[in-house]
Amino acid sequence: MNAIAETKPDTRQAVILITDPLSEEGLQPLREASVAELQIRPGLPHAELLQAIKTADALIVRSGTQVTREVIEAAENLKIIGRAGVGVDNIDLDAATERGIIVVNAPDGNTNSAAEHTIAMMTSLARNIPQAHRSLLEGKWDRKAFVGVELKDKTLGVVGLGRIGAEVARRAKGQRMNVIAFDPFLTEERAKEMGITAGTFEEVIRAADFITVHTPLMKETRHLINAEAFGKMKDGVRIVNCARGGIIDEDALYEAIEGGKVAGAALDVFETEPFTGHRLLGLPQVIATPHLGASTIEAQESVAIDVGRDVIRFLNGEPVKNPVNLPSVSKEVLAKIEPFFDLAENLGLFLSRLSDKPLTDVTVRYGGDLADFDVRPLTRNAMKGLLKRNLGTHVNDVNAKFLADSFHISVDEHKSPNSKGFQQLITVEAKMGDEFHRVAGTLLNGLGARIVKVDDYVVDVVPKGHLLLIRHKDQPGAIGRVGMLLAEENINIATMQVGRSEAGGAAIMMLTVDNEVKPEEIGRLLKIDDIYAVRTVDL
Ligand SMILES: NC(=O)c1ccc[n+]([C@@H]2O[C@H](COP(=O)([O-])OP(=O)(O)OC[C@H]3O[C@@H](n4cnc5c(N)ncnc54)[C@H](O)[C@@H]3O)[C@@H](O)[C@H]2O)c1
Ligand SMILES: O=C(O)[C@H](O)COP(=O)(O)O
Repeated sequence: MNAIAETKPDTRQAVILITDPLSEEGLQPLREASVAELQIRPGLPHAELLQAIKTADALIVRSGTQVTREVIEAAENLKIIGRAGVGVDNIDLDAATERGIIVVNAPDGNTNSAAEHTIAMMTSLARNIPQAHRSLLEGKWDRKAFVGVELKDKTLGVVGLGRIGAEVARRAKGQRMNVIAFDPFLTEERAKEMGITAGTFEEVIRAADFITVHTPLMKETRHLINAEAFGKMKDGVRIVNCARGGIIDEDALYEAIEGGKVAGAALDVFETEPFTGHRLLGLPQVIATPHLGASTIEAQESVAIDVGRDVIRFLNGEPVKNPVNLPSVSKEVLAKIEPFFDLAENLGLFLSRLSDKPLTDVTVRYGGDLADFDVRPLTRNAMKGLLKRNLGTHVNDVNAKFLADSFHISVDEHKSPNSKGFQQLITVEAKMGDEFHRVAGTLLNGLGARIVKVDDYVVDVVPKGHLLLIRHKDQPGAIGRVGMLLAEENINIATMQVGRSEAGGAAIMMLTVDNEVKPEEIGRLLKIDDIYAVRTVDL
């Protein structure tokens, strides 16, 4: 079950607010799914956005809408933000995560269009096409002023070899350019496979005749191309930015062009958009487009469909495909670990009931088959269960890690092939004040989930319904006295397990009962001789 969707609070029809222009064809899946009322309001002024967001369950944007903390905090029902495109720098991800709002994007749909636009900009820059066009429209036939340079045999430096950077590199090879690239994830092998050279950032910017950037805009990449970087480049270098404004320091670029270091720049994106009236646009060496990299019929249809489908999945309680603020795992891994989502959450919830002392350290251990997979989503589910006791339903997969961090709870994950005879085993351990507790569980073939260990006691309990855990002295009579008292209170026992500690002396009873056990009934149980502790868990 998609745990985030569980928090859907009411039965009114969900509302999807769309505040940037989306392709009409791309909206079709959303219209056909009829999962929500669509409110299509592109270009909503800020004050109206703050009003409209109040009732929205989902918000879909492109790069135009600034989804700030103020917007997110004005939302009362918002559970998902969809970005019909790649860059999420217009969305305050921290604010969304803190609120448990999942952010999804459409990372593949506009790759091709952005790569084609980059090549078009680089070619136009090399051959002065926009300037020559403008001159012709002004009635001039000037062939001397627009002599360009060839791309062939020039070196293209690609900074950021992700989806778009890699497509640009492939196309540049088709122009018979030499390509050198820097990306923290670029290996020598991959570079070799692509027929390009891998270099450090400095090697790339020193070697290149043309430099194109394709990183996201983050604090690490803001002004990556600055005055110092320009200083290291070849004289006459040409710069292309079809990624994000802010990766290049615009003032430094202006100075580098004016000073003759940079021969020209092709810009599709800017530090502040809309970008009009800026001094860079007054330079004859600069050509520019108004953030058109993804503006093709094909890309717009594709990103709207992709993000729309993820919003539909989410509203239907299914896992999303392209989460930005959640660890995303492959379809294959998801298929293996998804059956354990509820078990992990229930183990966390159960464990949280074993002590009232503050939780400080959590370790989630994965044994057997599970050790082969990326289990971060399971760890988040376990954390969600652990935190729910005190934080209630506003804890979900998205904010579980943030909340753990903000309460200084350390969370560790361990994997081992050893699963104590089970095919898979999840053990959640926690330090709670001066106490240490653990609960382990598994999925039994065809029989569903089982809790198989509580602290040092071996048990076999279905994690469902009203559970009662009683710690008592290991001696005759305790079980009978508990049974009698529950009968007096008209509490029917559905299942009962007893276990004794390996050290001896202490024992536990794990009961499943038909109705919730009230605090006064717990009080009466505690008055029975030799009962040390009574804990209830409702799963
Ligand atoms: N102009 C447009 O309309 C348009 C269209 C689509 C995407 N974009 C932008 O293009 C950029 C790239 O998109 P993508 O889909 O290729 O993303 P991607 O996530 O596939 O690739 C980004 C790459 O940048 C690398 N990277 C991160 N930090 C780096 C650093 N400091 N130095 C070098 N490399 C670094 C990452 O390792 C990754 O490989 C994004 O900023 C996106 O918003 C713009
Ligand atoms: O990051 C992106 O996907 C591009 O910048 C496209 O932005 P847009 O959706 O506003 O065209």
